[in-house]
Amino acid sequence: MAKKKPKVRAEFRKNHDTRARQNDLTQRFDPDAADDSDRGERVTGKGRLTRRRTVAGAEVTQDDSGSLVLPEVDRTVCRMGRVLRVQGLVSIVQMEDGRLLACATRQLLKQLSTELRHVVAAGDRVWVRPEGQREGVIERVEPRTGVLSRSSRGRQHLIVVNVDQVLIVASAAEPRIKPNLIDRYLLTCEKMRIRPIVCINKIDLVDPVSVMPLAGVYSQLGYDVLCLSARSGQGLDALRRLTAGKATALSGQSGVGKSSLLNALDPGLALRIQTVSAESQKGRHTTTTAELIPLADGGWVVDTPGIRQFQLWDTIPKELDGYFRELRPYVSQCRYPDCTHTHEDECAVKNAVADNHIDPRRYESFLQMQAGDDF
Ligand SMILES: Nc1nc2c(ncn2[C@@H]2O[C@H](COP(=O)(O)OP(=O)(O)OP(=O)(O)O)[C@@H](O)[C@H]2O)c(=O)[nH]1
Ligand SMILES: [Zn+2]
Repeated sequence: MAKKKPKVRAEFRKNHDTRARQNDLTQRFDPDAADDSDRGERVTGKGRLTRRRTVAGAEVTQDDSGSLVLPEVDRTVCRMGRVLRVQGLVSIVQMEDGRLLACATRQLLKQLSTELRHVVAAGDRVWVRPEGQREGVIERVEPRTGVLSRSSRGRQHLIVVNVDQVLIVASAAEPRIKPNLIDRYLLTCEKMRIRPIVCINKIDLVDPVSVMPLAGVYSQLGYDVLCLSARSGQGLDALRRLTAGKATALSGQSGVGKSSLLNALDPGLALRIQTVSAESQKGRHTTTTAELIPLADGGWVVDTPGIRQFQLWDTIPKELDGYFRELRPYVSQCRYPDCTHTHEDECAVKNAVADNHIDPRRYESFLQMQAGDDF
């Protein structure tokens, strides 16, 4: 009997949380609450909250990621492409046949941009009406997933969209492996809802058995873990398979071998990326968004200083326990709804640690993050 009580509470909390989330979404897209003058109609379709509105005589839809979906594209003329970078009003789009087109944005989309930033962002999948061999017009932007953004002064700034995965690169030695830092990157991926892949590089410098306990904890949580060596080539085939055809962002502290891994994956890639960032620093690119670099085997890499160190972007201590996969099922069973899982009685998280259901090191890592400790 005694065990049943928390379960009921857990169920209640779950429903409550779902409702709270729904309310939150509704509020964000409540047309009456919108600060612009549009009379948008809120519609729900395919499980997404969207808003229809009429702009410049045409009906457009805005989905819950903020992307705009225009009706009807003439598919006999228009072709799909991927925005590699945005330079002011021009977007460089890689078409499906590999051509690069410098594209303007359809007037209608531009009109919307005055009220919504980032009508087109690096990584967008777009429909382009080609104009000659080297230019075109973006007619439509497909709905976005995998959005890497930061908020500053209450506004969301898109860095790159449609990122499929993030490589969290650590090194087994030189510099030594820092599990708590990996946790911070993982947490940001959880928050951004982007698939993380833990890459432990420089495996040639240690006995591979020594990293197994840590790798085991992460794989048990359902994360992909690769043991790699940019030097010996170990694990690179697996990495190549995972990156082919995907948009992959790179993260990890300095010196762990990110550039070396990129070069091992695709010779000259690190240099191409360096050239790009040097150019953007010179101000040739008028925006600060990232750039997609095409891979030889298909797919793209996104590598910007901002993303390389993106741990704990915009995260508040109160929400941390929701991003630790193994803590999540216990959180709702704590006695106090606002339990910090530190000093409280009847804390289901602490009990789970004591019973070895949660790895003590991960729990410590959670506590450090919650306390805002540097390490
Ligand atoms: N033994 C060994 N050394 C490696 C390996 N990968 C990279 N290194 C070395 O580690 C050092 C740092 O590698 P980089 O590729 O520059 O590291 P990074 O992560 O790109 O570093 P930042 O550009 O500072 O962020 C270089 O001296 C590489 O030669 C590896 O798998 N094994
Ligand atoms: Zn607790």
